[in-house]
Amino acid sequence: MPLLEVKELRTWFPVKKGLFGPTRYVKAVDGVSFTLERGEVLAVIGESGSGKTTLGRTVLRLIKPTGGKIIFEEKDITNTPESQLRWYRFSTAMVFQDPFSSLNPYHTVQYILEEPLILRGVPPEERHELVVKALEEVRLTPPEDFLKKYPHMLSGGQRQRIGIARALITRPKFVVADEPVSMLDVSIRAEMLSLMRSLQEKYGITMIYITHDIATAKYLSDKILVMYAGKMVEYGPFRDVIKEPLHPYTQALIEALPDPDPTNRFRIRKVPPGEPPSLINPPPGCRFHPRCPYAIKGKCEKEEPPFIEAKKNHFVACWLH
Ligand SMILES: Nc1ncnc2c1ncn2[C@@H]1O[C@H](COP(=O)(O)OP(=O)(O)OP(=O)(O)O)[C@@H](O)[C@H]1O
Repeated sequence: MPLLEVKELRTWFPVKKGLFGPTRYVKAVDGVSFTLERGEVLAVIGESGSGKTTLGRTVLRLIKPTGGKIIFEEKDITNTPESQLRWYRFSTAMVFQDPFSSLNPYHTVQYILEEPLILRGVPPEERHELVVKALEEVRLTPPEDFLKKYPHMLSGGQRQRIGIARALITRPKFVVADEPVSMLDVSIRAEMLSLMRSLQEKYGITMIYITHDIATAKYLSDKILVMYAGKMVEYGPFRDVIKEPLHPYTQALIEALPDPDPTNRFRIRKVPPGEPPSLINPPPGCRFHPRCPYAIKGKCEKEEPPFIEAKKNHFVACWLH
């Protein structure tokens, strides 16, 4: 049995034009499905505004879904009222993008790490030991040097280590990490992702890793889900998708990776750059068709491609397949 099953999930935000205007919807997540076994990591990839954060927050039930299903440990939590979600809150955690604003500036590192334990009723004598261990695990040593510090006394990388330690200190079963390295210096990103991978493996944590940068996903992913304008366009085992991307959008994301060979940097990209479409009024048919170099006239702009299993466990929504 998978730990998490997400079926046809939809999160639409109502927006009103004027006081008496009609209500329209920003379809931030529009029919996303995946499953996660215990200990698996799913990378969710897509450009800014494709709905990744909304997907992560909806799965954590920080946002109420508009439709679809979220099943965690065989329990349907799609519409469970907040008063009955305590156990789910205690089973899950989030690592945020911005280590500068996600930690309370008025609290010491010790309190920042202790707080989730206090909320769970862990007795004081156990808390100190857990905090020290958490600091050691994220390689902030010796821990005594950090306990009394405030976030502004730490570097960006150190703060994000605190963010990771805080998320993991309660041993959650499921974690959503939303762009956890995108605000950090490029030189420390790989190290931070490797640290997350080693802790994730050590504790068998199931994880969603959200990123716009497919290159960073290799450190931390078993599966990959590519989103475009609220829709999933490709989903499958990480290696298979990277080796043989089936959707022109995934191909474009992989092509856009910085290439260490300078002669390749000037290669003409297969996909012309462009803006992701409006999520209030997305293009009909395939949402990617206005940017797609392979769009089939009379087809792609009219009919939405179904999501099909093109190869074993490797799914795509594209009329080319
Ligand atoms: N509370 C809200 N009300 C209305 N629209 C929203 C709300 N939250 C998000 N959106 C819209 O939903 C769309 C998807 O946003 P989301 O943050 O999920 O995308 P993203 O892929 O995570 O992008 P980024 O990488 O920039 O965070 C955007 O158009 C955004 O403006």
